[in-house]
Amino acid sequence: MTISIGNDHAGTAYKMSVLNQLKAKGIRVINHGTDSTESVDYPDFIHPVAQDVENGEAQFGIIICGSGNGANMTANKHQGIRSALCWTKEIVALARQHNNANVLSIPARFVSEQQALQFVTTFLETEFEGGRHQNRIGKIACQ
Ligand SMILES: O=C(CO)[C@H](O)[C@H](O)[C@H](O)COP(=O)(O)O
Repeated sequence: MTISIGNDHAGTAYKMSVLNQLKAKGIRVINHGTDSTESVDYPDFIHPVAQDVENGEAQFGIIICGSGNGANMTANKHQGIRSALCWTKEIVALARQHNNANVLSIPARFVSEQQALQFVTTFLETEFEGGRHQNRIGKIACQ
């Protein structure tokens, strides 16, 4: 499995912990940065993650910013992306079960680092349920 990850300066600390977590699991990671806490513009680091997932370079993306909103809005501009902004473990699970989310957006300034790591585990371990949900996600894309 390959995961693509990107973040702005508000997400750097959590990203580093997520990187360590994924590498400890033997997961290949594409890190688009930023690796600094210097102020940056999140779209510059989120678009490459969405592109990796869209073109099949990565199965999933993880994006992290302060509220999670900017990163999520950016990722969802990509046709093949279903990015979910999640702030509880239950919402993460539903994003996979019902929405077949392929990108997880983490609000670093509103959840703990431990929560963020748990969200990543839940995201990667939860399967899409298909069935009635498949019909619905098929209608999400606008032409
Ligand atoms: O896009 C955002 C707001 O929804 C992200 O949370 C950014 O991390 C945030 O805007 C950065 O704010 P800062 O004051 O420039 O650190």
